[in-house]
Amino acid sequence: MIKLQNVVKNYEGYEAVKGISLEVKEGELYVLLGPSGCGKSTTLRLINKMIDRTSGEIFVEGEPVDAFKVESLRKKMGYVIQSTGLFPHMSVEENIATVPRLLKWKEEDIRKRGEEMLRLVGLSPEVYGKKLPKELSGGEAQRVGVARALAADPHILLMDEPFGAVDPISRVRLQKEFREIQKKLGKTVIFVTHDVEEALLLADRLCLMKEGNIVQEGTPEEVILRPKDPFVEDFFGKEGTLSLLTRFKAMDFREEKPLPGEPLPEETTLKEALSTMMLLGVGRLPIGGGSITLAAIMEVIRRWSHEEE
Ligand SMILES: Nc1ncnc2c1ncn2[C@@H]1O[C@H](COP(=O)(O)OP(=O)(O)OP(=O)(O)O)[C@@H](O)[C@H]1O
Repeated sequence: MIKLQNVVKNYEGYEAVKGISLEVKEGELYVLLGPSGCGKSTTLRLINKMIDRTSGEIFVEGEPVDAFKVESLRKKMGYVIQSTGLFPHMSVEENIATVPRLLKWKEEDIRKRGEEMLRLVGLSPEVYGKKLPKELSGGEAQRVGVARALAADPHILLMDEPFGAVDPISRVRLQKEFREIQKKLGKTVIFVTHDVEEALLLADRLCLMKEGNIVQEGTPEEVILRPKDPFVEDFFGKEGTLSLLTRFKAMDFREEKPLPGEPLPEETTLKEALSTMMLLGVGRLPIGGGSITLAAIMEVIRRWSHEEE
C-alpha cells in the first residue's frame, strides 16, 4: 500500500531521516512513534510530497510516488495536523467542502457528504455546520479536521499529532471514536505521535524511531514484550506491559454476573478498569449488565509474562 525504501531527507546538511524502509498495509493503522525531533513528521510529509526526499524510493499503491501529480496525491491522501488547519473565515461546512469543491463535485453531493461526515465524527450538522472555527472547542475543531480530511473519501489518511492540543479526557474519547471510524471505513492510516498511550490504543503496528532511524517495528505486543534494546525498553517505561491493557475493551472480558452500582462506560479499556479498581480498592466492577474482575485482568497479564519468557 505504502512502501518506503532507504528514504533519506537532508535539511541543509542535517540528516533528519537517515535511510528508512517500511511498509504499511492496506487498512492498517500504522503509528510512527518516537521522541521529539526523531523525524516522524518529516517522514509523513515525504509521503504526500509536501517535502521532497533527498534519496530513496516511496511507493503508493504500487506506483512510485513521483508518478502521481500533486493534486492526485492530495485526493488520495487526507492530511490532519494538530492545529487542525481549518480556514478561520470559513464555516464548518465550507471547510469540509473544500476538497470536494476542488474536485468539482455537485453541490448537492457536497452538502450531503458534509452532513454525513459531521455525523460520523459525532457533531450535529444543524448545530455545527454554520459555525466558524473560532466558535468551536479544541476537541470539536479536531473532529471537524478529521471530517474534512475524510470528505473526499481518500484511501489514505496521514495524521500528525492530530489530537495533541486537546484536553486529556476529550483526547481519549476522540482516540477511541477515531479507532472505531477507521475500522468501519477501512482506511489506511499513518499516525504520528510521541504519546505511548495513544500509540498503544490506536496502532495495529508501530514503528519506534530515534534520531532519523527506525529502532523497532511491530505490533505493540511484539515491541513491548520483546524490546530490541534498552532504548525501546526505556521508551515504554516500567509500565510498558501494563500499558498494553489499553488495547483491550473491558466489555470483552465481562462476566455475566451482575453487580449493583454505577456501571463503567462500555468503551472502558482494561487499563482504565484496573486503575478504577485500584483507586476504589475493589476486585470487581459493574459493566454492561455484568461485571469485570481483577482476576480476569490478571489473567491477561499472566499470559503476557509467559510470552516474554
Ligand atoms: N524545515 C526544516 N529545516 C531544517 N531542519 C528541520 C526542518 N524541519 C525539521 N527539521 C529538523 O529535522 C529533525 C526532525 O524533525 P521532525 O519534525 O521530523 O521531528 P518529529 O519527530 O516530528 O518531532 P516532533 O515530535 O517534535 O514534531 C529535527 O531535528 C528538526 O529540527
